[in-house]
Amino acid sequence: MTRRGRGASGAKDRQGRLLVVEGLDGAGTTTQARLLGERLRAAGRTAHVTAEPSGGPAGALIRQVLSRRVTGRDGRAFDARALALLFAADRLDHHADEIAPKLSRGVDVVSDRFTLSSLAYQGAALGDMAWVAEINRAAPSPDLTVFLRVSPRVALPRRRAATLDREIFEVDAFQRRVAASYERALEVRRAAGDRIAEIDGSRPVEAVADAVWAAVSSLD
Ligand SMILES: Nc1ncnc2c1ncn2[C@@H]1O[C@H](COP(=O)(O)OP(=O)(O)O)[C@@H](O)[C@H]1O
Ligand SMILES: Cc1cn([C@H]2C[C@H](O)[C@@H](COP(=O)(O)OP(=O)(O)O)O2)c(=O)[nH]c1=O
Repeated sequence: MTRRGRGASGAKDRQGRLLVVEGLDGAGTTTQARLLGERLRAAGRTAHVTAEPSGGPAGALIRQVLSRRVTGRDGRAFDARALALLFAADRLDHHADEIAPKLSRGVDVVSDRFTLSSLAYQGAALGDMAWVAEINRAAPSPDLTVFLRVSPRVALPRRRAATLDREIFEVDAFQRRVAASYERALEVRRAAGDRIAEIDGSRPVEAVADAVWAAVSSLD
């Protein structure tokens, strides 16, 4: 029987860390989230890699909207504010149901996207980042956000090379608006006290992974 708050070794059980990877479509967030999980495990940490939209029920509905399998009535676009609320709902469910239980057991959680994505994408779609911040106010702040800075000119061809189906946000003009929106969102979250590392995502995969690892290692 271990004393509350201490593991069998007597060492203080440490809370896992929420580490978020952010960037435009094609910035390499999925790749870098996966590689960060591998490096954490190689360094002896337990790590869980996840993503938003999550694999939960709200995330499933979001993916249907993104791929146009679900639209508004008469095939019109799904309401953008309703979609913002779905992302916020998915985030709360994702955190409560998947992330928080792992953090409390000392597992590091790497999430491919989190609140910053909503500020950037829905902020660009709605032109109302303050409202998007408000509906996401209950979501926790990550221990570290890694923002992969890649220009749309570089990111979009990568995304095109990787997938055939065009999701609703994968439009060059919108991605350029999201890139500008991310810059404002970074300022908003930094002002709120978030720890954010900006990394040049245009370099080769392993060089980016090294820079991500250096940012995470600076937390220790
Ligand atoms: N640093 C990089 N340099 C070149 N290609 C990359 C790099 N990072 C990812 N890719 C490639 O770009 C495509 C999109 O990568 P992915 O990680 O899925 O991006 P995202 O999740 O940000 O859309 C994939 O084919 C991936 O192999
Ligand atoms: C998490 C999140 C993602 N998105 C967008 C970013 C992407 O264009 C899209 C899906 O995310 P993405 O990372 O591309 O998932 P997948 O690789 O499985 O397609 O949703 C938002 O608009 N708001 C959010 O809060």
